[in-house]
Amino acid sequence: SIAPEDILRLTVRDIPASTSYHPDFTQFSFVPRSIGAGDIYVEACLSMFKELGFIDRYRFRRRTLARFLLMVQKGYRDVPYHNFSHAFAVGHFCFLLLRIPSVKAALTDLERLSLLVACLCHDIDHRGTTNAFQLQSKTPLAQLYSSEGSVLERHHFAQTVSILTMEDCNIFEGLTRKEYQTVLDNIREIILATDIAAHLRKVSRIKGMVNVGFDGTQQEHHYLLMCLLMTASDLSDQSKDFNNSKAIAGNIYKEFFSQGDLEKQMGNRPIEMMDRERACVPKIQLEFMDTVALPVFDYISHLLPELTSTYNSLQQNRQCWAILDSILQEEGTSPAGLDFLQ
Ligand SMILES: COc1ccc(Cl)c(-c2nnc3c(C)nc4ccc(C(=O)NCC(C)C)cc4n23)c1
Ligand SMILES: [Mg+2]
Ligand SMILES: [Zn+2]
Repeated sequence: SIAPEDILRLTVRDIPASTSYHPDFTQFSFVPRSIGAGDIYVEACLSMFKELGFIDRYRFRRRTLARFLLMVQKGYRDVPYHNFSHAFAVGHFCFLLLRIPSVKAALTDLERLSLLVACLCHDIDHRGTTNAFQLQSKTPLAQLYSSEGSVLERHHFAQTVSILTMEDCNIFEGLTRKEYQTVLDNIREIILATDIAAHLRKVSRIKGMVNVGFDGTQQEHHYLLMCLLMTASDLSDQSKDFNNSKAIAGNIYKEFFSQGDLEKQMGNRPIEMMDRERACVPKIQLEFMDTVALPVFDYISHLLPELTSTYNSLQQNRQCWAILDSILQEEGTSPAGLDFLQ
């Protein structure tokens, strides 16, 4: 196994052969899924906490941090997209954001720590179905949280808290009571912000902050920036090379179409996006990129010029989807099916 400190120096020679990727772990174009599988993720996470200075700053015991990370990894299910490799990819992107000097200047150490932990935990115990599905099918989670909305996200936070209460897994044991309360409040807000519906309700406030420029004296700006960095990390797969982004989208549609199949079996009619007979994947991707992903990376690259390259690769990927869409139109082939995604 690779020593945690050596993870950051992983180069193309050491990483198992995989599809196109950037050889350097510390670059935005690095494909986190190329790192392999199994407990190398935990070692990579340990080296991220180390590199960000959190282990020393908050006196984490390595054994406790390792146990926490293993319980987080175990907390994810084996679903096509919302599994631990998604959480790791999100955490890796967040790690790269937190190293940017202007982010270090903008956020407190406690906010940066909250972001990294929230990223790794933000989809714990995801079932591969949407919030709408929880409500329609009256799942146990809906019974628990339907009155407040963001059903899945409240569950992801609840699971995070329960891991912290497990034997020798409380990484925040060295924090003061006030710090502990602050970190838990931050993590809760950040995980709740990963509900796309919640994000879309906040976009105008984020746009306002970008227009006037980040003001570190405003608590609201700290909150909006943490939410924006979280959402960008959650969508960061789409900022990689198109082959990788296309393959990831394929996993998302495996979840969507399985949910559609389930809804049909339950006698409900799925929305077009979930229906493998009706969905036109490139069209859905174009709409998602235009309405959600591109604006997020547009705002973040206005605040952080270092992110311009990721915004540009998102635009390139959008063009690729547009080409795929026109090919499907011309051929007039039945739009359903994911074969062209392989
Ligand atoms: C930030 O939280 C989430 C939660 C769940 C998912 Cl799957 C995603 C997500 N991450 N990458 C993607 C890609 C590449 N395509 C997507 C296409 C559609 C949708 C979708 O939910 N459309 C409904 C509409 C109300 C926006 C989400 C997509 N998505 C993000
Ligand atoms: Mg989520
Ligand atoms: Zn996610």
